[in-house]
Amino acid sequence: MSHSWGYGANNGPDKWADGFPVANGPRQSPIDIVPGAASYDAGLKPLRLKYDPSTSLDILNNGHSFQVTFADDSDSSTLTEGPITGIYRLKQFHFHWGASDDKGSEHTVAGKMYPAELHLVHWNTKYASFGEAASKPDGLAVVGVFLQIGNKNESLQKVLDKFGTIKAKGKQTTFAGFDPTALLPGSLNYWTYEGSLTTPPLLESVTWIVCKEPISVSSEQMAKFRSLLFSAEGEPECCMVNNYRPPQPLKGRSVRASFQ
Ligand SMILES: COc1ccc(C[C@H]2SC(=S)NC2=O)c(OC)c1
Ligand SMILES: [Zn+2]
Repeated sequence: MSHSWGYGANNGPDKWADGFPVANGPRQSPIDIVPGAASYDAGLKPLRLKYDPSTSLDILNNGHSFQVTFADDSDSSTLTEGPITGIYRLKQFHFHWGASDDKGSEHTVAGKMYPAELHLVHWNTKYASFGEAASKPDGLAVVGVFLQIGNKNESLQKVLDKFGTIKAKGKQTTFAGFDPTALLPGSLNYWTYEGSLTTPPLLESVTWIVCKEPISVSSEQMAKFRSLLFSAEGEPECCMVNNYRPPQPLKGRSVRASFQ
């Protein structure tokens, strides 16, 4: 693909296979989660998320989403237990959202789309770095959390308050002392399956952990997400919306549930 990938008509998800053939691979994400077809696995442990706010570093508009990056040079912020073995370190979190409140999530639940989806990205410390882990079948674990329209989310607002300084692609600013635990739902019941990154390079290295319970976001807050730009300063302004990949074929994979 000569021009870089994106979410537009000419460089969007339907075109990604041109530059990234794995787009048609056997374990692509996201997927449609059908609760009735998920199998309850009593062997699945509760998620154990231990985040240290002092590891939060900065917030960046990367031209595809915005991400909050964490210091991952120690086991200060980790995911353990759940469906995984070993220790996975938090690297970053980011979101996907739509142009309107009726779409925006990547995973769907029995065909239902949520207005946005949070991804908390962790890497397996059995590997030396995030980059190395990203190329291994058990390298990454991403916790997905749906957002649904409701009350204003005060924890999320702390993130949205920084948007004025990262409106355009490439803009970055400090973001210290943020505890991502505040973005988790009350229940950590989850579905889990083997999948991939949901953007190029679409590496098939992700153990997906999708929380059943959504967190709230107000419609006004969703409008704030849509004030970001895909475009850099000096380029024609292009609103950052619909930065989601649609569900991909299950290809025989099973989805397990941590709850009955
Ligand atoms: C190794 O290179 C990459 C490339 C892209 C992303 C972000 C993608 S993957 C996902 S899940 N959601 C997204 O938007 C990465 O995330 C860890 C890592
Ligand atoms: Zn994502």
